[in-house]
Amino acid sequence: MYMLTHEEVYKFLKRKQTLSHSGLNKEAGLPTGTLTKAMNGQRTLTESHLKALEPVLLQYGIEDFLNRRATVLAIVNHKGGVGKTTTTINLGKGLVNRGQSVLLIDMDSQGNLSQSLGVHNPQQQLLQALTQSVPMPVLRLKENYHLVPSDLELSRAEAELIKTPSGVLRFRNVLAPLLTQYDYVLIDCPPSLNIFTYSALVASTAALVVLEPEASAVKGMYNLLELIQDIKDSFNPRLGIEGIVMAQVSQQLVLHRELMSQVRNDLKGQPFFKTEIRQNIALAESQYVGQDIFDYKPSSTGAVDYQALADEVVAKHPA
Ligand SMILES: Nc1ncnc2c1ncn2[C@@H]1O[C@H](COP(=O)(O)OP(=O)(O)OP(=O)(O)O)[C@@H](O)[C@H]1O
Repeated sequence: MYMLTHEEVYKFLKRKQTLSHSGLNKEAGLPTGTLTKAMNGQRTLTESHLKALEPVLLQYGIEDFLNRRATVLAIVNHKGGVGKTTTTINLGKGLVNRGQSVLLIDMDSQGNLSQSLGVHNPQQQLLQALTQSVPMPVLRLKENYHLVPSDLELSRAEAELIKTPSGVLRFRNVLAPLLTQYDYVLIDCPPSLNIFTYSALVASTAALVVLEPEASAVKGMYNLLELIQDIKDSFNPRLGIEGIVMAQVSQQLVLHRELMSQVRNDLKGQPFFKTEIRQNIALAESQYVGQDIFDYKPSSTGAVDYQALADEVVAKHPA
């Protein structure tokens, strides 16, 4: 799992003069003097040293230092059926198409993300990482396109996460070791502002909100914006809003046009994506057969729209 190199650890510790080498040695369970010798050029850190050091150094911010921290996006809306799962799958694949490495995480006990990617009844899933402090089980769907799956079992974690105040940090902690391995992590959140959505936002760089053009869309947004502010004020001061994307938009319905301009007007000042995701039956079909839209029908408007959305996201995060 580890990605750190000897040189990176060396550079990091050289810069962070205040970190005690013997203290880090102890925390990582390394033989006495390992880090001091490595810093003095008397030895090279082995693979097992680097593996043991990674979780320790992540706590001290090595991923920020190396600037190899994934952009973590929580795909959110308090409502079901708006297009969160569809967005997670196809935005993710659109990012892969642009050379980015992507991890998708199924944070919804409906397990729709996993099923829509052909993963049913996963033995190893997010649940164990949240409840037993084991590493997140990562499935390789394709090159640079990976998944942490879930199913109904995930709901068993809820009681445990709300039991203690630190429960909301559990997900962030198990995600931390993976942050150096991906460009983007996309978290498919449940249709509710519950402990899972909360935990996802605590661990995220930003929320990506999926909105349908409907009269109640704005009302729900105020609750979500309040929650985001709450989390910014407490656990995650860096949390931002990546953008709001309008989804399942009908080109023909005049009502949709009117509702969209009303939503944009009511939420003036919020960052809307230029791209709108049009209604496209191929998107529903592709999910049904367990494929992303680019594999299923690359010429569809669904593929065009999700690639445009991915391009907007990439443009926001220049390498
Ligand atoms: N742009 C679109 N055009 C046509 N169908 C779509 C579009 N986006 C999503 N759908 C379909 O609408 C249904 C709901 O979408 P999706 O599962 O992505 O919503 P969701 O917000 O994740 O729902 P939940 O919160 O319940 O998991 C699915 O059958 C999906 O295939």
